Amino acid sequence: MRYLTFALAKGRLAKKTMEILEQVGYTCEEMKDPDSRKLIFVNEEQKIKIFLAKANDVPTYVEYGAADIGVVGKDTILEEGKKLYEVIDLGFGKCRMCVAGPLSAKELLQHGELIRVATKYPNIAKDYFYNKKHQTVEIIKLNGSIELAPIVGLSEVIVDIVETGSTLRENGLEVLEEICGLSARMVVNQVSMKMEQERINKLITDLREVLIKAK
Ligand SMILES: Nc1ncnc2c1ncn2[C@@H]1O[C@H](COP(=O)(O)OP(=O)(O)OP(=O)(O)O)[C@@H](O)[C@H]1O
Ligand SMILES: O=P(O)(O)OC[C@H]1O[C@H](OP(=O)(O)OP(=O)(O)O)[C@H](O)[C@@H]1O
Repeated sequence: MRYLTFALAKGRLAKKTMEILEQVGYTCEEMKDPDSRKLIFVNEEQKIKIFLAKANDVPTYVEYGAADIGVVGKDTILEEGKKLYEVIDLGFGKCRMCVAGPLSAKELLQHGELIRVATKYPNIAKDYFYNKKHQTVEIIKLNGSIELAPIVGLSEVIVDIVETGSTLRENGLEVLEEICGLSARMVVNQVSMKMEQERINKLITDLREVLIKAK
C-alpha cells in the first residue's frame, strides 16, 4: 500500500487538525514533541505521512501531488486559487473575510470612489471589488498587522479576517462589508482522489461522522 501524505497548515489550525485526525484514527505521536525540528512524520503501520507547512503553501503541495490531502483555511484556498477538490468543511477556525475601516470610509465604499485597499489577500480583494462590486480600487499588499494601514493613512479600508472583532475595536475600526464566511477545509489532490478513492472516501465518511457527533 502506498503512503497517504497529509499537508497541514501550521499555526492556528494545527492543533484542531491533529485532534480531528486522531479522532478518525490517524496518529503521529512523534509530532507532539514541542522541541522537535523534524518536518515530516511517518506512521508505518497506518501508511501515512504528515507534514506541517506554511498555510499559504498547503494548496501548492496538494495541487502538485506532493501531498494527497491538505487541511487549510478557506481564505487560503480562495487566495491561492489552485486546482484541487475541497471535500469537507471541518467547522473549526471559523471567522469572516471583511472589508473594514473607520466608519467614515463607509460613504467612500457606497459611492464607489477610487479607494486604496490594504490586504494580505490581494486576489480575494480583487475578486470582491472588481467582479462582485464592479468598483475600481487600488490594492496594496501587506503581510500582517493589516489594521495599521487605515490608521497611518496607507489605505482607506482593509480586507482582512475578523474573528472576535477585538483587533478592529481596539483600533477604532469597524466591519463595513462582509465578503464571506471562512473555516478550515480538507482539500484533496485531483489525481489522488481517483487513485486512492477508497481510502480517501473512508476518511471523508469518518470525518463526517465525527463532525456530526460533535454537534
Ligand atoms: N483570528 C484569526 N486570524 C487569522 N486567521 C484565523 C483567525 N481565526 C481563524 N483563522 C484561520 O486560521 C488560518 C491560519 O491562521 P494563521 O494565523 O495560523 O496563519 P497565517 O495567517 O497564514 O499566519 P502567518 O502569515 O502569520 O504565518 C487562517 O488562514 C484562517 O483560515
Ligand atoms: O477579530 P480578531 O479576533 O481580533 O482576529 C482578527 C485578527 O487576527 C489576524 O491577525 P493575526 O493575529 O494572524 O496577525 P497578523 O495581523 O500579523 O496576520 C487577522 O489578520 C486580524 O488582524
